[in-house]
Amino acid sequence: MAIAFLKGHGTENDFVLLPDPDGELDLTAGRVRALCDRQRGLGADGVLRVVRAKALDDAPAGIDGDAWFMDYRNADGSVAEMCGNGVRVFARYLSDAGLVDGPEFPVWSRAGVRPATVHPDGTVTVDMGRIRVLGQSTTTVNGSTHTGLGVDVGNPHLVSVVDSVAELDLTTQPAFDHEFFPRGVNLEFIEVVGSAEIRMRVHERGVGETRSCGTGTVAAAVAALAARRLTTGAVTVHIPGGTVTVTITDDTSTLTGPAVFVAEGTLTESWWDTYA
Ligand SMILES: N[C@@H](CCC[C@H](N)C(=O)O)C(=O)O
Repeated sequence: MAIAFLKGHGTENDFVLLPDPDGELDLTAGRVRALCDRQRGLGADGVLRVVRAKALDDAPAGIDGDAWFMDYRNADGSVAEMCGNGVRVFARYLSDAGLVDGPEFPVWSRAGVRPATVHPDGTVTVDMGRIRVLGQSTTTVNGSTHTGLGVDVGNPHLVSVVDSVAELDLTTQPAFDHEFFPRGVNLEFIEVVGSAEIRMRVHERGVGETRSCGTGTVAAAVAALAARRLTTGAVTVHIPGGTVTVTITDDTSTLTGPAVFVAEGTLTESWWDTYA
């Protein structure tokens, strides 16, 4: 069986996308790790499997069987609820491949439905849903402990404000409170550069430091606004891989940014079989 793939990224948070509408692929954790490996595989921060809801064993209750579901996996093979950069790339794929009618359509994830709009220039806006503030917790990086704001964007985040993001060494896992975040956490560090503008770096759960994290930018915007005693507003977020814009309202949040395809091809069967 020829296994098709595309390689893409959203602000350099990169993904292998596997079109699998009927759920035929046996996407084991080992295969995800191999696909994401930058030496023995294609290399990526995560895998996006494009599958119809009716082909899933664990489809969310009440979902239309024909709905498109983003089955997201981290580079370490773990499953995550949501991916903000991934959902833009996923939406752009559905649109470019003619699998949806028109530029506005729903994408499902384990965190629920995320309505997407693909713009004529190829950028994508996603309604990221209502954000839940979890309270304060701490993280320790390079021997310094920071108190941050826990934010649930469908997946868990802890956002800490620091003087300079350039100084951080995120090559190893920063410490965090496992009782507060029993399922692990994505750790964002932000530096305020303007009244509605921040710089961010991130250490992602299940990946390590990445050049961007879309759900992380939404969490970061919430924390930046909270630091100004605001609960709503628009924030421009600069990450090492580019720039996105986030708006937070009383009811929901939106994320706008690029979605780029780099390559498409097929995996060799012998390679796929090696990692069963
Ligand atoms: N890169 C993603 C987030 C991917 C999931 C995350 N590592 C987790 O485990 O929650 C994004 O763009 O949001």
